[in-house]
Amino acid sequence: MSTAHVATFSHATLAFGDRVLWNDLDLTIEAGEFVAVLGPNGSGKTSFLRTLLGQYRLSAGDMTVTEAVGYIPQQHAADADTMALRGRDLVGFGVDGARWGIGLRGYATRRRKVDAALAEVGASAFADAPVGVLSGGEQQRLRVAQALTGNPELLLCDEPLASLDPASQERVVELIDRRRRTAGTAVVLVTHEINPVMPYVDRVLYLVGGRFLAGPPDEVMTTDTLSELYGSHVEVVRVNGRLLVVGGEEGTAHCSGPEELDHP
Ligand SMILES: Nc1ncnc2c1ncn2[C@@H]1O[C@H](COP(=O)(O)OP(=O)(O)OP(=O)(O)O)[C@@H](O)[C@H]1O
Repeated sequence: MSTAHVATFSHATLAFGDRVLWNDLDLTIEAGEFVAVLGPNGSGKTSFLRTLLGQYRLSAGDMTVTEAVGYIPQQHAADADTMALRGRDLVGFGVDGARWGIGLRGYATRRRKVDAALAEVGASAFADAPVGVLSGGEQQRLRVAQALTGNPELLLCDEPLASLDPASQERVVELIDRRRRTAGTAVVLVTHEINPVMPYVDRVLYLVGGRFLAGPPDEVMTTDTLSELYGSHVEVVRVNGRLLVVGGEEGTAHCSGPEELDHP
């Protein structure tokens, strides 16, 4: 693989039984590229990340991907286990991986890596507080830091903006974007919150009902293009500067804030 490519899909298909999530996908993700994976519930966004992580095998076709992958998983209630930890301990797990017994020199290196990652996301000031007392945005910054400790060439983010207020969403996207600009880390980000990420995104991979479309946001996020992809009329509208996708298979808007849905 060329060093400029961090992942390449060639005629790739992922299916579970007769449920095809995508078929004949050709996609190359370049170093430093920001790709948003969008689509309605169950369209295969998380499965796309799991394929990149090597957790799911393609049903057909090929994929090559860098070994240096960082991952910010979807936040689950089970994360309650980590709430008593200090922020720096959470980030330290990213350095440790599955290793134990790292020795004295290892501890110094670990400390340096953890401090660098905390500084990169602006979390040094609250690194010694228990995770559970921090705001959602602060916790998410720690999780970004954890994913960055391995110095990834590809950063996979599964719904990193869920449950955050707009200001925190903006801060998290900004720091992910800064990382890809300064270190050339490619980003693949799954989100239902399209508006905070659109200003930063190079390409959208839109998945719907076994079909997909990949291209620049201005080309993909249009009424005509998405209607063709959905196979039914979908309206892409701007409300107060926010992008809304209304209609589609679910007959509802998605990828949008609830306030617009209540008052279209
Ligand atoms: N290991 C698996 N075995 C069988 N089916 C699976 C497996 N993983 C995912 N699926 C199915 O594939 C489909 C896509 O799931 P996925 O979680 O990738 O969707 P998604 O787009 O991320 O959804 P959401 O937006 O709701 O998080 C779903 O119907 C899911 O049930």
